[in-house]
Amino acid sequence: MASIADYYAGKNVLITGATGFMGKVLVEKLLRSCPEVRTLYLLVRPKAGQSMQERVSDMMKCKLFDRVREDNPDFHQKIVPISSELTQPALAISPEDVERLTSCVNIIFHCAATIRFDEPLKHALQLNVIATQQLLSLAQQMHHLQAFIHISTAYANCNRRHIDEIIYPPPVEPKKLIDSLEWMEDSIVRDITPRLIGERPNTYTYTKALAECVVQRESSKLSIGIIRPSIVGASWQEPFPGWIDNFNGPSGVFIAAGKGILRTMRANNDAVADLIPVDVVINLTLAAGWYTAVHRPKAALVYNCTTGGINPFHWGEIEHHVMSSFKRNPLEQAFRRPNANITSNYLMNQYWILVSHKFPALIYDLYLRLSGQKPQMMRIFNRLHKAIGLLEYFSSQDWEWNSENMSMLMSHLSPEDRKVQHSTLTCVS
Ligand SMILES: CCCCCCCCCCCCCCCCCC(=O)SCCNC(=O)CCNC(=O)[C@H](O)C(C)(C)COP(=O)(O)OP(=O)(O)OC[C@H]1O[C@@H](n2cnc3c(N)ncnc32)[C@H](O)[C@@H]1OP(=O)(O)O
Ligand SMILES: NC(=O)C1=CN([C@@H]2O[C@H](COP(=O)(O)OP(=O)(O)OC[C@H]3O[C@@H](n4cnc5c(N)ncnc54)[C@H](OP(=O)(O)O)[C@@H]3O)[C@@H](O)[C@H]2O)C=CC1
Repeated sequence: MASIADYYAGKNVLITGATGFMGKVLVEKLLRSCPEVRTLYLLVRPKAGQSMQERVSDMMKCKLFDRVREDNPDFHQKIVPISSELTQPALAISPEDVERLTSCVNIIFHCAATIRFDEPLKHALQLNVIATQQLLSLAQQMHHLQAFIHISTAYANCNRRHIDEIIYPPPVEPKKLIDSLEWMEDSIVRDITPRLIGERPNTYTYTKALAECVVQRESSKLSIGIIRPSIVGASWQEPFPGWIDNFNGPSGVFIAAGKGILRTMRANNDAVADLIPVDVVINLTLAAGWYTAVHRPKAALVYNCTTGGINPFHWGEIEHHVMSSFKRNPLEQAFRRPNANITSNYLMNQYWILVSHKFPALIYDLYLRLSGQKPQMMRIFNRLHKAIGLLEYFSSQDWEWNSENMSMLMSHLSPEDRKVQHSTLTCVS
């Protein structure tokens, strides 16, 4: 049985979202564990005054790539940045680059998305749905494509309590929505967004559900795998423990608690906190790419990449672990001694917000004003309250994901891959 690294040997891989949190880990893992991979084409846009080449060179200098650099100091030769703005027609890829990609790409990993919970619907639709559709059109022109792997989210169907590894009917026909929003003014779209997203909490989960449907429609023409990770956190083992580069999801909440700023948050102590380390998600993603290309399943296979069904961990336990870890390793320049509590009671939470957040912030801002400095604490708390208000939906409820396809995937691995993926299994079990 050929190993996953054998499959990727000599392959040309196209990756979107490579400059993002998960994309970087995917690039690193491919270069380190599949050293014979031929070329990684990264669709990147210029940003913040940096060209796409500068962005990719900066990314490769990051500590995350230290092990790859040690193994192969010339690893950057395998990376080819391709200029692309995914919100533009035809993804703004030049005709020469289209030609190059269509003639050689063997596998696509589509990681790019807007993951903001407060993204205006039009923009979320443009990036998460329309860009996915355009990438699928490009994929169909590729002469040697063997697999298209789409990164979705376990919360795309968070309006359901039990989520199987199937693609559910979309909340609305994507094409109809795209056509209608095209002519509508932004203010009208903003007004009707709550009605459109219905039971979903935000435009992110709504557009990710639509994207799954768009991807599924191409499954008769392409071999497709859909990965649905739950809440992706810092790396567990690879390339080293604890790597993370953002404040998304719970990470920002943990830091705010460690700085002594956040003292209270509404969450259900007994609800499962479905966290999954980024390296575990990426190991599964690469294995799913291999399986899709080699076994060419007739319908798109969905992999719920979650931990709660196998090794449930609860928000109440998280409170305990976060607090004891900050007591052992205090953060520098903390506002107060960390002491955060979780409560499921709305009124109790409001009371503690008043007493432990707003009142100390007012006093501190008064002190800053009196000492001739600019007040800032109330502004920080307002941002924090906005952020936790958007996260509470996920920390106050329980979901149940079926993850049979993950087990099926493991059973198909060669003995040597199973050893590598064994860490993945021991993490979730
Ligand atoms: C002990 C208690 C423990 C309690 C635990 C309970 C935790 C519960 C948490 C539940 C989480 C559930 C998440 C579910 C995720 C679904 C999974 C996914 O599919 S997808 C993934 C899920 N998707 C998401 O998670 C996205 C959610 N996030 C958002 O949608 C937006 O960030 C926002 C609306 C919350 C704030 O928007 P806005 O106000 O515009 O602010 P910006 O974003 O623009 O950031 C401005 C700047 O501030 C920086 N910074 C941020 N935080 C912190 C911090 N804590 N400190 C310091 N700095 C921080 C930030 O880096 C940035 O810096 P720079 O780049 O400018 O230099
Ligand atoms: N993080 C999590 O907890 C989870 C994430 N996911 C999914 O995983 C995938 C990756 O998420 P994550 O890495 O956390 O997200 P990030 O926000 O870290 O990365 C998003 C990536 O998309 C790129 N991108 C965004 N807009 C454009 C654009 N207009 N043109 C070109 N590229 C663009 C970004 O590029 P740039 O650097 O130029 O902005 C970046 O590389 C997403 O599909 C997300 O839905 C699923 C479950 C949980």
